Amino acid sequence: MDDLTIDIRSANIFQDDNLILSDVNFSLAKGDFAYLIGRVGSGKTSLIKTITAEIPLKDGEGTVCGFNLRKLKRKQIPKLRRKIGVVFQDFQLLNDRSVYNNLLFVLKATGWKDKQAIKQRITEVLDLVELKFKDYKMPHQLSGGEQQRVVIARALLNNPELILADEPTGNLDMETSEGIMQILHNLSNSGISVLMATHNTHLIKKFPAKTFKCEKGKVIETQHMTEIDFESLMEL
Ligand SMILES: Nc1ncnc2c1ncn2[C@@H]1O[C@H](COP(=O)(O)OP(=O)(O)OP(=O)(O)O)[C@@H](O)[C@H]1O
Repeated sequence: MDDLTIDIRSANIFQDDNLILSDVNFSLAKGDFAYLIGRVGSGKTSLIKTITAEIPLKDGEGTVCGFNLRKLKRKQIPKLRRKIGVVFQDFQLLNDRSVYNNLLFVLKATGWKDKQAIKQRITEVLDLVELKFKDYKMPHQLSGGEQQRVVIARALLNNPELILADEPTGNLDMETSEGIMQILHNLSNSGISVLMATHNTHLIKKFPAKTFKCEKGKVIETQHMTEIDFESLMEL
């Protein structure tokens, strides 16, 4: 279906030859926000790497942003990845250049040439994360939350259909984390699908959404928050 950003059916997911997740059925519609939870080592990263085609899909069917994972050619992988914005726990900004130049670097690397268009896009994405007036700052002059917002802005540069966020609030205090969550939810309301791997039960409770849990080699969709075993998550 066209309105599914991710559609994985009957997939077996391997790391090398080890079966990590079996019979995975997982879909995310345009504009959906979903959590991916599960204990350490339960397979969250393996699922995310399957979505980005870092792990090839060998068994089952999978479509991500219109690309068939089973038929993906090597040269199509960068095209798929351009439709996916990634936001990870450690901010991964280039520390030797300003916010503006961090974003400029990505645009140039992805083929943007028109100076006016570049300037406009950088202003737009910084506006979305409410950092328009800090474009001249160096990363170390920003708070952790502001740095993460720059990372989100960077992920948005090429108009992704999907944001993959792996513990995006991992290094942040609760109030700052809630600000990041608000931004991610706003993005999903604007039509971008967001999949967020997290161990943060407070945020899941505060911002309830569709939740997938990796457990015992399976991915289970949890419809109601009460179904999630918060206790076992807290043991991590
Ligand atoms: N390159 C690899 N080769 C073989 N096994 C691997 C490889 N990478 C990960 N694994 C194994 O796959 C399983 C799932 O790992 P994965 O990283 O997907 O878990 P996770 O849920 O993302 O964990 P975390 O919460 O720590 O990020 C683990 O048992 C891990 O040891």
